[in-house]
Amino acid sequence: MSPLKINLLPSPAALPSYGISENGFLPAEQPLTKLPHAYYQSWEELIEELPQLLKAGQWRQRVDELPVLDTSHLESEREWQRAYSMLAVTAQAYIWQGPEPSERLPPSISVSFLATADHLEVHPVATYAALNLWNYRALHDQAAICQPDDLVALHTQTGTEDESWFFIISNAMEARAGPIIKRMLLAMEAVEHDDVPTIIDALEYFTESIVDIGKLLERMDERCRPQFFYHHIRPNLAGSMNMEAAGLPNGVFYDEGNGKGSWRKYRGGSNGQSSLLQCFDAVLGVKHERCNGFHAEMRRYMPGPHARFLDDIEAIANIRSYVDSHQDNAPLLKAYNDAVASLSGFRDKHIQLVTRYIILPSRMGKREEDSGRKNLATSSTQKASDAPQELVGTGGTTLIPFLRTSRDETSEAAVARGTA
Ligand code: HEM
Ligand SMILES: N[C@@H](CC(=O)c1ccccc1NC=O)C(=O)O
Repeated sequence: MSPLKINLLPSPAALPSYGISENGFLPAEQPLTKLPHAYYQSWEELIEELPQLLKAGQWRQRVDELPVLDTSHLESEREWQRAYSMLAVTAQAYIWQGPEPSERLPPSISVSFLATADHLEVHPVATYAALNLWNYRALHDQAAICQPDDLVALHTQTGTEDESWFFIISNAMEARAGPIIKRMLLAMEAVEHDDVPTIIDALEYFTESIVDIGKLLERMDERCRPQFFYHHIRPNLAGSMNMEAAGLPNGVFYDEGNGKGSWRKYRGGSNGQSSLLQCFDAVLGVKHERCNGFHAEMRRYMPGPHARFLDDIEAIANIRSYVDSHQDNAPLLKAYNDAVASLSGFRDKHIQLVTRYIILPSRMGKREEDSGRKNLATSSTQKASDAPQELVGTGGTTLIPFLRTSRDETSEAAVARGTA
């Protein structure tokens, strides 16, 4: 291994420069709950009333009455993040208030939204960063950030516990995953020194953590009803790409006033925009050849520093090739294959969620909306193979084919090398 390559390793000390904290991709400190400068008071007051105004069909009108503010009074990163997050939720509700979607975002949103997105190097749309990473608070002083009971979303469109829980489950998962990142960087350094015990240790920690993260994912059902998600949460998080049929043939016009503006098309909300799973794939050297660029595209919906981190990790990932060339080391091979298998197991749990929260409700119809929880007993036995061949989602993504590929492309690829 060349010394150049060693120098290229992002050491744990470099993590803050990638916007990564002890809490992983969540910020080191909790998101601000209010912008400190009084200049932004009108945004703060309006967003407090979001669910009620949206329900009453008055959100657009109230946003139209807002003054056009600029970003000159934003100082710390946390302020930029809060402004971006508020504007993303504001814009999303504006577009989808109904009965028809709005093809235009007014200058009172566009001007500052575009500026905050530029600053944070992320698309001006309701991304995972806007809705999850920068949109939560702890419920009390002793709160554990990886405990979803202790957290709540700052802003939701429906004002319901279902929507808050839907977001918060991901936040708890992000927090639980935080320490894995540092551990895996140390394992990558250990590869350079042939320090096998450290590599095995890190891989075992990885596996344990993914199992825990999977348990958090399974808690989605506790407070987010599948029918409610399908009919009331998911439609509000839709994007503007491939949305011709929904009434956005050209996407959305971001009106900046004075004759300025641009038509834009973005994908809808998705946890595919979380850096978490992509980071795990990258450190283990797992590739998803058949995903048609989905993961690369999602990277453009992540904050700039997080996307750069994934690029850098991918470029220098060395664990898989090390294990590959040391297949005679049975404990090492086992630790690696277990880690990859844990990711497959996680994706299997995720597919079960897709089945319960999207596929089954789409078949059931709105009529049975209130019986959402009753689906659980039977639906937990559903498999991805029960899903239709193709299902186009609110983000314009074809849902099933790439989700199905996860097992082939992780465990089988890895295990085939040495265990047979
Ligand atoms: C009710 C809950 C959930 C449903 C219905 C759901 C559904 C979906 C769907 C349909 C996709 C396909 C891509 C897209 O449409 O954007 C997707 C992708 C993805 N979801 Fe979820 N999801 C849920 C919760 C979560 C949570 C809590 C996580 C936590 C990390 C997560 C992680 C991912 C990832 C990483 C992808 C990208 C594909 C991959 O890398 O395997 N999802 N999800
Ligand atoms: N794109 C999905 C919606 C979806 O799955 C989703 C929507 C918002 C936030 C997260 C989502 N899924 C996550 O992993 C759909 O069109 O059904």
